[in-house]
Amino acid sequence: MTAAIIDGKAFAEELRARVADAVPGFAAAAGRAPGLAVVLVGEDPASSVYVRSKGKATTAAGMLSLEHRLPASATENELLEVVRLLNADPQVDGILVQLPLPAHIDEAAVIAAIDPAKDVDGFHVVNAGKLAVGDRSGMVPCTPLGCLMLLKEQRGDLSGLDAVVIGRSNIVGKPMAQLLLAESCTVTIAHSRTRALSDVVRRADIVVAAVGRPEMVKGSWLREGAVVIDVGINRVAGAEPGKTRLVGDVDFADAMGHVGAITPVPGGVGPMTIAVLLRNTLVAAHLRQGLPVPEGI
Ligand SMILES: Nc1nc2c(c(=O)[nH]1)N[C@@H](CN(C=O)c1ccc(C(=O)N[C@@H](CCC(=O)O)C(=O)O)cc1)CN2
Repeated sequence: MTAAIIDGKAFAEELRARVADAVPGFAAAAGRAPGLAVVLVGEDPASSVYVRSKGKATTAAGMLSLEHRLPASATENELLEVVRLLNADPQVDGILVQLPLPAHIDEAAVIAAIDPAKDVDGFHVVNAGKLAVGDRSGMVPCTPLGCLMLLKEQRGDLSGLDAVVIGRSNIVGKPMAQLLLAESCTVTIAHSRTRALSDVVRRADIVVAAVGRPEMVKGSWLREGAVVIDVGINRVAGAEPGKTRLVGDVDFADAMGHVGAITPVPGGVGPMTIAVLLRNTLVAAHLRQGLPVPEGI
């Protein structure tokens, strides 16, 4: 069996185009463009790249992009003060604090300080709680929502399918499981303490791997025809000395002979994260203005 490769990059481009198409309608009704503020603390190279990409994508969609950069030495209170100012700024619809934060800052306290209506990451407990109780009015985390979009595009109705999510983070694993449950999948969350992990994974029609361990999931772990969504973005040594390459949590070449469809790394889930962020910002802007959210985004 040769697997279909799920083209997240192409799907993300389409979603970004749909969001951009809806921006002028919002601007005409609200008298302003939707606004997204991204806050970066420190100079982590990967985070700096993601923040720059978010800014460019926001501007390209016709939205207002605001960037706040604080030094790695910034205190928690200094960051909280920035969040307070952004909460009060009427031109800001979405606030995103880039993670991870330096170790001396309490991530949970910072997320808790963001106005839930502007929490386009969907990490605030109000939004996490809404997702858990099936209240669709909240913001949904970008990466899991992007994974769900790719899954539905590939498989259509997911009802009754067995899904295994490997990883239990608040950012990906838990919200992913909630989204799959809402689609009436039978959901298992596997993690570092799960016994006989390969046997658990082999039962699944859908596998979402979000553990951050390079190529951990092998082809023999996967059921014939399964749909595999690889959230891992791991930088490993390349073939040439001094060079690196990106791999996922799934051994892609090995999996290809077993599964029905799989996302590549790069070019799978990653681009969806930023596309969904734009979508969430547009949704937040409509809700804050009391406007109906456009169909199809
Ligand atoms: N506040 C948040 N922080 C972080 C999030 C998040 O959703 N909210 N997610 C990640 C990082 N991230 C966005 O912030 C992100 C990761 C990866 C990609 C992406 O497009 N990856 C490419 C490869 C890029 C490369 O070459 O390095 C791909 O997979 O094709 C976009 C966004 C952690 N922090």
